[in-house]
Amino acid sequence: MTAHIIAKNVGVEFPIFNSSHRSLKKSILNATTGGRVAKDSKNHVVVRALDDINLEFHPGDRVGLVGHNGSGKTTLLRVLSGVYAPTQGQLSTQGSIATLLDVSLGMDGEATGYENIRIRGLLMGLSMAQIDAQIDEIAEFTDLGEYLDMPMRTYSSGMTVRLGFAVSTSVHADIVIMDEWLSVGDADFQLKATQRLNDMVNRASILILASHSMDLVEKTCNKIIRMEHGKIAEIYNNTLIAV
Ligand SMILES: Nc1ncnc2c1ncn2[C@@H]1O[C@H](COP(=O)(O)OP(=O)(O)OP(=O)(O)O)[C@@H](O)[C@H]1O
Repeated sequence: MTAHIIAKNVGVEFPIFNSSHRSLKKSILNATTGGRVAKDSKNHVVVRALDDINLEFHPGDRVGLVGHNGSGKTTLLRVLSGVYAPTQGQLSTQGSIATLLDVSLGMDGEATGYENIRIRGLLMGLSMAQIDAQIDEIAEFTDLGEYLDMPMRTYSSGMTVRLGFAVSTSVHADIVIMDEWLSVGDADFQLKATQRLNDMVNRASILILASHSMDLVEKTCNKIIRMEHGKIAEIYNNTLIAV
């Protein structure tokens, strides 16, 4: 089965329950960034974070999402990874998806490092048997040693991210979805983290990366999508990289 993502007329609206009509008018006049503020069929105020998105991703696609603050990049990543359901249109995805939006999501401060490897591994879609097979390698990669037997609340923020990163990048997925290129830890760790992330991305058949760095997107992606006010303003092939 080959991986794909196909979106047809996909939209996402967030209802805003405490916005007055007066502030709505003001938002429409002032909104130079962000999704469109509008009213839905029941006259409720909504932010239209994504509007009429049509796209197809297939194996080999390395997609860079660019656009101003509030243009809809994160919302699109969340829809593509299944965190949000579209409020309009249809989305079809095939293949396993690894979402690297928040590598520590779901981990528990009271649980030990080893327990958190299991918790995060399960959240990333690994089976218990897969976690057991990889746990030593993941533990070694973190360099956290004896700390892995201690509750995670005793870790520094960098140590927590090391742990989350090590588990999240141990998954083999057909589709990798990232909000900015992950860069974690101190200088030494960053070197090996970059290598591990590159390996994961190279193994994936589709990469979707949102970034504010045009330089990074041009180096990494063969297709670039520019978002504007929740819509696709432009899709083009990056001629710096062979498509
Ligand atoms: N939970 C939410 N409730 C209401 N509006 C939201 C919510 N999340 C996002 N939005 C709105 O949706 C629009 C798109 O936001 P999104 O976070 O997708 O933009 P972005 O391109 O990722 O921005 P940035 O570059 O600043 O991260 C914005 O107008 C934002 O205000």
